Amino acid sequence: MTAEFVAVEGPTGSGKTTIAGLLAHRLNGWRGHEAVLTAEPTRSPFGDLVRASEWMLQGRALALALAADRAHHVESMIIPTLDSGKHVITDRYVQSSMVLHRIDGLEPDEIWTYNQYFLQCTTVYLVDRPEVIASRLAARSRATRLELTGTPQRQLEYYRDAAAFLAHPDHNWIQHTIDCYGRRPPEIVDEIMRLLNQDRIPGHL
Ligand SMILES: Nc1ncnc2c1ncn2[C@@H]1O[C@H](COP(=O)(O)OP(=O)(O)OP(=O)(O)O)[C@@H](O)[C@H]1O
Ligand SMILES: Cc1cn([C@H]2C[C@H](O)[C@@H](COP(=O)(O)O)O2)c(=O)[nH]c1=O
Repeated sequence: MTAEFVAVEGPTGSGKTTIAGLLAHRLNGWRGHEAVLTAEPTRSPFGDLVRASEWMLQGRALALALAADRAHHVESMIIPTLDSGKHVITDRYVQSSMVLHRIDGLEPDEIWTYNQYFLQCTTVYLVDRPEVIASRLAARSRATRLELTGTPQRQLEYYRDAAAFLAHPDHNWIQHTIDCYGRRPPEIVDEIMRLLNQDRIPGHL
């Protein structure tokens, strides 16, 4: 069994960071491989610069900056870590771009041109009721420009579109949608583990 590359995706405030952390813990040692947690934008100087510039960089400029950070992430960290036999769990990946830069005015086809060559992963989409996500965002002291632009409802809709796009036979990504409504994080991670175990049953999918 080779090491797994898993992305945790979902609207802002859906629980990605919480679930990605717990999932990395559960995957550590799974099938004999250690697990490494990462995130996008990366914690490199360039990733930090992109994150800090989100209020000012817009549309194509922001999408290209994220793609450059992702290219560096894939080449310098994700592929070497998988090659060393460790699972990689990332908090956000290509699907975040398919949603956030669409909110920022780009068409999906253009966003895909900037992302089409990146390594595929197994994607886990966290979904919840828009009002649950909205109440979490309302409890925060600060909101980013994209959070203020795209409502949870709109992010959920664009994530559904991204999942449909990547399910097309031309792309064929392994993707799972997890309904988090009313469920505690450990229960959500149990379901993700069950799905990851199924993915590798010969003949499945
Ligand atoms: N299943 C859950 N049930 C209840 N609360 C949750 C659940 N998952 C996450 N939370 C809480 O919701 C808030 C947002 O979670 P988190 O920061 O993990 O979301 P996120 O999707 O990573 O957000 P962002 O997109 O801004 O990075 C946190 O306060 C977290 O404790
Ligand atoms: C991966 C990705 C990220 N962004 C932006 C959106 C937010 O400003 C941050 C992510 O912060 P969070 O704490 O994880 O919510 O990065 C983006 O614009 N495009 C992307 O593809």
